[in-house]
Parts: sequence; C-alpha cells; structure tokens
Amino acid sequence: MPHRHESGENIINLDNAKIVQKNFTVLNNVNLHIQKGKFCYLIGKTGAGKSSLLKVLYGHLPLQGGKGEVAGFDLAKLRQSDIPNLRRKLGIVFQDFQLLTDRNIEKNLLFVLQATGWSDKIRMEDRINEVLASVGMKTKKHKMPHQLSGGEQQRVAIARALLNHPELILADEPTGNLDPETSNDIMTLLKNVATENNCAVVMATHDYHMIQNFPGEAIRCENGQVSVLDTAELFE
Ligand SMILES: Nc1ncnc2c1ncn2[C@@H]1O[C@H](COP(=O)(O)OP(=O)(O)OP(=O)(O)O)[C@@H](O)[C@H]1O
Repeated sequence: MPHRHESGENIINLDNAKIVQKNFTVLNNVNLHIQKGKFCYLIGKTGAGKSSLLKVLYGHLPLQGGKGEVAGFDLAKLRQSDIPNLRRKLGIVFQDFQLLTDRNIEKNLLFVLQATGWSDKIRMEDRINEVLASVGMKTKKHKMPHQLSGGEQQRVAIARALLNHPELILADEPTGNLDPETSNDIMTLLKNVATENNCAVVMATHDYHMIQNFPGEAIRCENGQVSVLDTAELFE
C-alpha cells in the first residue's frame, strides 16, 4: 500500500481541497479536519455538494486540487488500485440501503467479506453473527432483503459497513427513506456502534428534527464553501 501513512489524530484532513463534478467546481478551498472517533453531520441545501464531498472521501470522485487524506490515504495520489484498500478502512451507508436483492442477509454480508479478501469460513460466519448481533438483526440472517422493513434493511446496511472494522463510516442520508421514529432508532444505533467501535462518522442529512434530537457538530456546504459549526447555532 504505497500511499498509506499514519496521520496522527485525524481521520480526515482536507487542505485547500477542490471538489469538481464534470467541469463544475462544487466546493473550493475546503479545509476540514475531523478527529478519529468523532461523529459529525454534513448539512447544506440540495445541490450544495454533500454527496460530492462524500464521494471524494471514498475515492469515487478524484480530488481536483489541494491536499486530502482519509484514513491515512493520500487522496491526491490515490490510484485505482489503492481504492479497494481505502474502502476496506471505510464503511459506507446509503439512503437506499443497496443490499443485493437476490440473496439473503447472511449472503449479502458474506459477499462483502469475500470481496475484501476474507476466506476462512468459520471466521466469516463468526464476523457476520457479530455484526448482525450488534445491530439487533442476528435472528433475521436467513431473510431476503424484501422481507425486511426499511429500518431493518438499514440496520443490515450498517452491519455490512462494520464488517471490516472501519475507522470511518460515511453515511449519505441514511435515514432519508425512513419514518421519524425509525430514523431516531437508526440514529441511536449508528451513534452507539460508532462509539463501541471507536469509529468516526460523517453523516449527510436534511433532517433538522433529528439534528435537534441528537445535537453535535456539523460540516456545512454552502455557496461552494465548507464550514464547521455547532448544530445549536442552527436553531438560534
Ligand atoms: N454526476 C454528476 N455530473 C455532473 N454534475 C453533478 C453530478 N452529480 C452532482 N452534480 C452537481 O454537483 C453539484 C453538487 O451535487 P451533490 O449531489 O454533491 O449535492 P448534495 O448537497 O448532495 O445534494 P442533495 O442534498 O440533493 O443530495 C450540483 O450542482 C449537481 O448538479
């Protein structure tokens, strides 16, 4: 892993970073330093650049200027062949769960383990049971995704994100398809598993009720710039 080096206490370091979609600069001069183990929101209006920022952090969009480091990987020097190694350090959770619909929960998780280099059958089975237990879904492992509610599918998606002991979970509107009560359950779960696993979380959301229920720090995308604020400032 040639471009990996330890970076002290931060899981994310962006300095003067430029984030571009096609030829359009979405965010410029981004300076962002997120400590290991920290939970923070990513907020901003539709089109402000939240998803684009997340995509740069998980190596889906190339960094177009400045410096960037995620989990010790230098984003400016990231090669295609480094991306699987970066992704192994991350857990990614999406709004639409993105479970494979043609196989049961256990096989969904097995697929990820096999794709990330695991081979020992017993160890894989143990890890699957462990992560499913940590999200309260161990008894549902033989169910197909369509047999689960949205909240349950998102629990499984969080379990899947935890498989490789990530140092960082990137979540793009993970409660966007859920009712308010289920959203609160998922949020509580995400916060708890992050704390238990000493894992940082960056979670994009539009849901101000949830931010009010679970205050904290937020990264705001606005007018092509990024700033960090306390969520209490949003309700003054
Ligand atoms: N694949 C793409 N090709 C070209 N432009 C894109 C692409 N994806 C996003 N954009 C543009 O980049 C800008 C930022 O979009 P992005 O999806 O990052 O915003 P967002 O804050 O996540 O919005 P939302 O809250 O609606 O998800 C928008 O102007 C959008 O039109």
